[in-house]
Amino acid sequence: MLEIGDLKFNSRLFLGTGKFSDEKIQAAAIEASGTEVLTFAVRRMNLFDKDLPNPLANIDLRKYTTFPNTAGAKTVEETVRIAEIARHAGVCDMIKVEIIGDDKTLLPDPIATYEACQILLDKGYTVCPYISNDVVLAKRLERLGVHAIMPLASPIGTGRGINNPLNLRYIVEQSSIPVIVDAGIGSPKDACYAMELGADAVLLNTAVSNAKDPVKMAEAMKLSIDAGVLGYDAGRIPVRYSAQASSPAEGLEFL
Ligand SMILES: CC(=O)[C@@H](O)[C@H](O)COP(=O)(O)O
Repeated sequence: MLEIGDLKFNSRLFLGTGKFSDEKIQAAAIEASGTEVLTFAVRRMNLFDKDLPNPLANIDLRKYTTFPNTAGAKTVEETVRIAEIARHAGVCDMIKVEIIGDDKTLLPDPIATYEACQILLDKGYTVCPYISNDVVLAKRLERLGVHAIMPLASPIGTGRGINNPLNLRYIVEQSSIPVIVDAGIGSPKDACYAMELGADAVLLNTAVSNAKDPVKMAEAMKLSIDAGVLGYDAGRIPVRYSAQASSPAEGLEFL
């Protein structure tokens, strides 16, 4: 069971809700993924005006924890304002702090992220910052009191998979709060690898929403995450330099 603040989840797949070709496919993919957590950009929602289009309109939101994110924010002030909008709309007190520091790579701004987390923690939010795979920042944020950390696999929407498995492993090993690998997952093997490295969950969007068959891909992601958790728990063999025969050599002297 995954626990973040007061929230508990059986599924370890968090799904982004953007970029689906239509609402029916979105709803079917969400169902197939088995997710319990749906993330969405507060800035893209019309949280107060029911007459304006709502990208989550086709989803039975009673079945899911909605996980607002601050995508689009570039400053601490914007981030806090977006979080307050989500809170006042009654969406959820758990917030993904996403502050882009570079428009080309969409990589997060570590300093603004740290400052925004400090403010949001003081205001009583359950705070989950999106960060690069920066081991030291992850530790500093944990010490600050955040409830989970969300290091990237690779830049958002690139589908490049886990760019720096070593850093991710260092983060996982040193972290006593949940680690949710977020962004850049391209295929089921990437999601499985994240879990084999010891991550607690994966957040992904583009790999499912832009797949040729998003519903099949959502199911594949679910299965790969389950396989990764099982593999991690089972304990993988050490990687060896030298070959080692699989069958015993004893008793083969007659050859
Ligand atoms: C939906 C969301 O929160 C994105 O910002 C997230 O980072 C997903 O990235 P991918 O689209 O690369 O999976």
